[in-house]
Amino acid sequence: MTERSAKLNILKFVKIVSFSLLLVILGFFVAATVRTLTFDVNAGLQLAHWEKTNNIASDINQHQREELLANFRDAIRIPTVSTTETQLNTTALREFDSLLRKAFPTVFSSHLVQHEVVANYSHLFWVPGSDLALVPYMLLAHIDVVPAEERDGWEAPPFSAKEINGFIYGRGTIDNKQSVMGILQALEYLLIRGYSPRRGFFIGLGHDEEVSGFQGAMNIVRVLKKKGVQLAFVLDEGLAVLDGVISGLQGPAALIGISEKGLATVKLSVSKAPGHSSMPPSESSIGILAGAVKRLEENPMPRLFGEGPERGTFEHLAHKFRLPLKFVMSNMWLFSPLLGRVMERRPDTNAFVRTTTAITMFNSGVKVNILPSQAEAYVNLRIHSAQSLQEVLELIQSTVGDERVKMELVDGFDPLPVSSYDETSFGFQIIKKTVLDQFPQVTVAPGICIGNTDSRHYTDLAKDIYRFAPTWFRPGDAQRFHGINERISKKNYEELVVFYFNLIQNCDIKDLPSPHSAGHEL
Ligand SMILES: CCCCCCCC/C=C\CCCCCCCC(=O)N[C@@H](CC(N)=O)C(=O)O
Ligand SMILES: [Zn+2]
Ligand SMILES: [Zn+2]
Repeated sequence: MTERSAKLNILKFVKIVSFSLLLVILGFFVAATVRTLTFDVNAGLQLAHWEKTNNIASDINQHQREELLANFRDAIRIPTVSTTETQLNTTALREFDSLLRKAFPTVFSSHLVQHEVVANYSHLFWVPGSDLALVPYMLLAHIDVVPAEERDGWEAPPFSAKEINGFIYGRGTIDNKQSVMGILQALEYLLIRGYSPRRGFFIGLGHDEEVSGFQGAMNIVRVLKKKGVQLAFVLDEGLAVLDGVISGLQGPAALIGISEKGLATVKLSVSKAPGHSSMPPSESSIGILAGAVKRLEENPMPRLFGEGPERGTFEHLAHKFRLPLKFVMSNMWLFSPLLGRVMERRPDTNAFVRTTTAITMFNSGVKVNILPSQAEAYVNLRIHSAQSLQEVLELIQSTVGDERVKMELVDGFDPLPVSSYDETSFGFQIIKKTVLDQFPQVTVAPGICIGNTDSRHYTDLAKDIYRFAPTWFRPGDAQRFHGINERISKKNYEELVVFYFNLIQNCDIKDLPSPHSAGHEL
């Protein structure tokens, strides 16, 4: 090392240390004068006295263990693939209908359950409760899956449900047949054991979620609206239990999605006169469009980390970090710009920092010696909670900055409303209790779902919509989602059945315990 570079390094080090010290001192000063720090946001109602409604034990014997797994593997083997809104595997969807009836005979024959097929392939179940004064809730999941090709690098054929080292491999194992089968398997066992709910509930299984749910979810909502149904809460797919995924967090975290990002799918196109490739213009339609797309990639949407409900996620998790991260997370109002800069470095964490911009399709040209008249690209943006669709469209327009590039909004909506997650929030607290009873080592926190779910069609029926299943994600597992080697452990699938079994019974409580009752318990 030269003397000059050694000096520069020392200078850099001194700068970083003084900057961090300054931030910490400033943080302590402002925290002490303006805000109060709390590290026990997660205790709350869990210590209170809960009315006992989970009277039926969730033990699973060896026969049931084999039976529930066989049902699940049968479900994975049916290729219920959705490719586009008009390309659904309807043969597989019909086969799936038969599988459900065979696997869950009690659900389909019980006088306690009403069932109807909606839009040909989706399913709606209604289990009325004995107490009509209690507002019903709804569990959602979807039957369809995204395409999968073994040649992309799968260790097992994607519709084989092959078992490797205790994991079942296959498309749909974590998105979302684990919930479809888990919910109905739980209901089957509850009914067999003589359960009859006090609080009524619906189960909605969509057949086209992967292509937006315009047939399944939207028609189920129509049916429910006609009946005048209002729901206490909705629980759909979405977030999961993250174990070792959030750097620095001690222990696993169950993130319950309290909102989901908005969407903008934008088509960009450039038209030019076609002609012979021997006489090219200085700029082709492809070149102009490529420039526009490059500008979008080089100019990401603004950092908004901490300006949406993701702030609550880190505040809830703060006490599970060691210092100095604990201090940083507890004071997001001060440190979120800094944290945003760190999080934007990884694609999965960047998703929480801003509206993301993904160029997903690029088409042009028909022959090597013809100048293409048309070039088009699709940009898929996931909108941060602190931005609106309109703001995002305006930013795209200004970043593209070229009138030759036409812009068309193909599909889009604002970020979804934020559901409640305080101590009086029935759905959130019931889900949280069910998670903590089953997985006491987990920290429960509100989260943002970075993808979209069928539940977004339910906003007129329920104020509170949650996106969560206790599927365990370890490092690398998030990439299996819509990727290769999608899998779930046999143990985790069984845990899902138990989770829904307990959740349904926990929902039978009339009211949440009072937030203050914890203090009076001795
Ligand atoms: C706090 C930092 C943690 C970083 C870890 C991230 C873990 C992410 C885990 C799972 C991904 C979330 C996916 C949510 C479900 C999305 C469902 C989906 O794929 N929907 C489609 C189709 C549709 N309904 O629009 C979509 O395109 O969004
Ligand atoms: Zn899904
Ligand atoms: Zn999906």
